[in-house]
Amino acid sequence: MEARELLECAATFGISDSSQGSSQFGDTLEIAVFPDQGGRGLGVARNVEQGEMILRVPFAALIGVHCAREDPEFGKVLVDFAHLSSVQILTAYLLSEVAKSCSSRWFSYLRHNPQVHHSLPHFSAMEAEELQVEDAISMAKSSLEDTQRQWRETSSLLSRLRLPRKFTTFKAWLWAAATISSRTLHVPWDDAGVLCPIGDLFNYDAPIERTMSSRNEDDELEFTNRLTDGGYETSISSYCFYARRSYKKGQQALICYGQYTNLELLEHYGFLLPDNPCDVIYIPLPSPEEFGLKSTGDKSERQHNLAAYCIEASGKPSFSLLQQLRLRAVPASLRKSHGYMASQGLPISRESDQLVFLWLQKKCQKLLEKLPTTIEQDERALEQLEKSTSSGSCGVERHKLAIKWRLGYKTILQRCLTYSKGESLGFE
Ligand SMILES: C[S@@+](CC[C@H](N)C(=O)[O-])C[C@H]1O[C@@H](n2cnc3c(N)ncnc32)[C@H](O)[C@@H]1O
Repeated sequence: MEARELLECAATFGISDSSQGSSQFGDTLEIAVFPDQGGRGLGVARNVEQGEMILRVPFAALIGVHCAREDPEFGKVLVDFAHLSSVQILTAYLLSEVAKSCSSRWFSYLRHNPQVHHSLPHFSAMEAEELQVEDAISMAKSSLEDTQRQWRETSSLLSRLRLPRKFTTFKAWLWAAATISSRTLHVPWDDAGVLCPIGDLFNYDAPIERTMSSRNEDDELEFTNRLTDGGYETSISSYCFYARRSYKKGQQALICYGQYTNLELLEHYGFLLPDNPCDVIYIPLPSPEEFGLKSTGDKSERQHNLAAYCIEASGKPSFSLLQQLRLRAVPASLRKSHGYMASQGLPISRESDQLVFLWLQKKCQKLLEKLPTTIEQDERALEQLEKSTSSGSCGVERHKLAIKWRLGYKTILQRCLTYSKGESLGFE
């Protein structure tokens, strides 16, 4: 029934996956369930070559702020709310369309959108505590507060729209905000993006362009700009999707929504990617005292561009973190004369590199010891939850997500510890 109605929706809007260019759906893709990779998604119905266009969704099918402005009722009220952000307007518009039930143009699409989300704003304070790591707990708290603030700011618009009460509650807003956050696609004309029937059935895969450790911050922008497997094409007034690699019939076609750490995936999309190559742990840089040196007050000792100083999923320090540690582990005079070596990814001296890897080892050890449970305890807790009779309930699902996230965090620290130990032993 769900697949049939979604196919009807595709036909109504002229959504096409035809390799012959006709307006029909079912030639290249099929709606299927992939239990280990996102649940409902799009499989390929025939062998597909990398780079082939696999789906085309016409402009008329897209739900965005432009629809809210053009809607006679909504648009009339909206003129008094110019201060609201695009995301707030789109969230309110989604609620107003859902409230229209079968008289909405998008009824057959909207009624099959997931009803339950597990993104961070849905985490209760107790569920957030299970993340164990301070930064992650505070991210959960602030994403909930932000959703509450957005709802309060939009409440007058919601009441002017005279929606039935159940569509104006915080619970309804939380659902709509999570739908927008997890399903919208980027368009050049509006920050909120658009909901794209059928196109939003693609599940996520991590970027495949390059490994993180070979990345240089200078070409970060170019890197992130290429992280899309589709986009809006003005020449044919459609959102188009392309195969990121070749697929054999029956395989799931995936797209990359962007470059995200697992905490960011949890925040915006409510899932985690096992072995996410983009996962990182941010590390505050050490003071000179931590390397037994005196502070000179030099500006190079200050923290800047914090996001670049991280341990990567492989357990290795990022290029920038290693560079900064190498600069900080030597006296100011040596930093001045030989600092260029660190910028080239080279050790300044054997002794200073040994200090660097010992520092990293201790840092990881300390971070691991600060957490209330070990990797082994988390693995056991997860096993028990999998067996629990209430497995599948929202509370248990979020609990499992929290444990899986902190397990991923600890695994990266453990990998870094092992790596640093190996590197520092190499100096003995
Ligand atoms: C754009 S939708 C993709 C289609 C979605 N599975 C559906 O049934 O409508 C994004 C949501 O799908 C799920 N998802 C996407 N990729 C995933 C993956 N690799 N692993 C687990 N869940 C994934 C998450 O719930 C996410 O919020």
